[in-house]
Amino acid sequence: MITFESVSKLYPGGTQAVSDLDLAIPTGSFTVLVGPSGCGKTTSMRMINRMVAPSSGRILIDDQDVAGIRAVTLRLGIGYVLQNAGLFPHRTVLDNVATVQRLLGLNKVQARAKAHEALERVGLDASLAKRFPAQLSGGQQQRVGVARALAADPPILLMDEPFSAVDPIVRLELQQEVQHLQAEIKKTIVMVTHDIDEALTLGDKIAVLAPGGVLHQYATPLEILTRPATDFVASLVAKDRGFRTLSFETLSGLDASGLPSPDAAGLIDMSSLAPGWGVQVNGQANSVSWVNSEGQVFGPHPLVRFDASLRTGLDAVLASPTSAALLVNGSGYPTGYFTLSDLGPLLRPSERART
Ligand SMILES: Nc1ncnc2c1ncn2[C@@H]1O[C@H](COP(=O)(O)OP(=O)(O)OP(=O)(O)O)[C@@H](O)[C@H]1O
Repeated sequence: MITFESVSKLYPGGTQAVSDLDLAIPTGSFTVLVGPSGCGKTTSMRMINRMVAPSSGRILIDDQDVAGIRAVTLRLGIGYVLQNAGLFPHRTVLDNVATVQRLLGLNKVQARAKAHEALERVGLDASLAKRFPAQLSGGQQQRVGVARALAADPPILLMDEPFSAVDPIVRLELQQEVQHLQAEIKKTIVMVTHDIDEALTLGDKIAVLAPGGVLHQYATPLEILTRPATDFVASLVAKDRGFRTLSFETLSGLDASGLPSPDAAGLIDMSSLAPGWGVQVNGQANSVSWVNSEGQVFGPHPLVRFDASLRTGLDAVLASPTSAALLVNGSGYPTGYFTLSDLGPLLRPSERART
């Protein structure tokens, strides 16, 4: 647990960067600090690894005040990913990643072996290990930055706008990779971003900061979207709010229809739904194809699980040529279907509030 206790930061020039911040970040969670430029996100984060000292208040890691831990010792247990990767330009990718293990006392061979593992974990090809940072794309550099921060297996990872310097497609890729990685490694991650979409996508919990470093809300993405605590938070999430909420709600409560049994060739007769239509189950592919009476095949279309998000369910319906999507059970076998009108009750906000 990382705990901020009444933490404030007043810089020498008189800027109040953080005001009386109380925050409890659970071990293993992904917490995002979000807010407009200059609202004290980076300052707050840097107080965790003592790159910035608070003017008042305390920061505890597992009940230990960080002010009492030697800065070097503290930072060896906290990975740090910077906006522009912050790689050493004259060291190879491999040696960049091996840096922390070298500081921890491993010899060159051991450190490089660990670095290879870390590069593999973030999906970087081994052939890139001998290159210098300038010979990599922005996205690759950022992956190296993540690999370096993770190489020594620190329990805490701080990330300062890690994806803001790459183009939107690479950004999405990196976000997905970090999500997968976190599901595997379960570090305590604290990330700074000014992008509310990124915060909603990645955070288990989001701390919304306003100018002056004032905390307006600390809550899950769904709570932030559906119950913004202040007008400031509401204005931050105003765009596409209703649509975004669909990502955080599931299909539970959906009143689906049962599926007829497939014939010997795996074709399911769907004519009661749409005359002349059938569905062909595609074996292991976890998808189906729709077939019309003229034998035209549409697909493959994804199968939807009951624990999928409302957004996934809606997307599957909109992409289907019959406006129906198929549900699968836990073993991947199609058991039912639903249409836009079945989704209707779940999509209506008043109904959603009741479930
Ligand atoms: N070393 C410093 N000395 C004086 N003022 C500083 C210093 N570092 C930051 N500040 C000021 O403190 C405030 C908060 O800065 P901080 O970098 O924490 O904000 P931020 O929310 O991370 O902003 P951004 O999204 O632009 O990075 C800003 O007004 C900034 O100008």
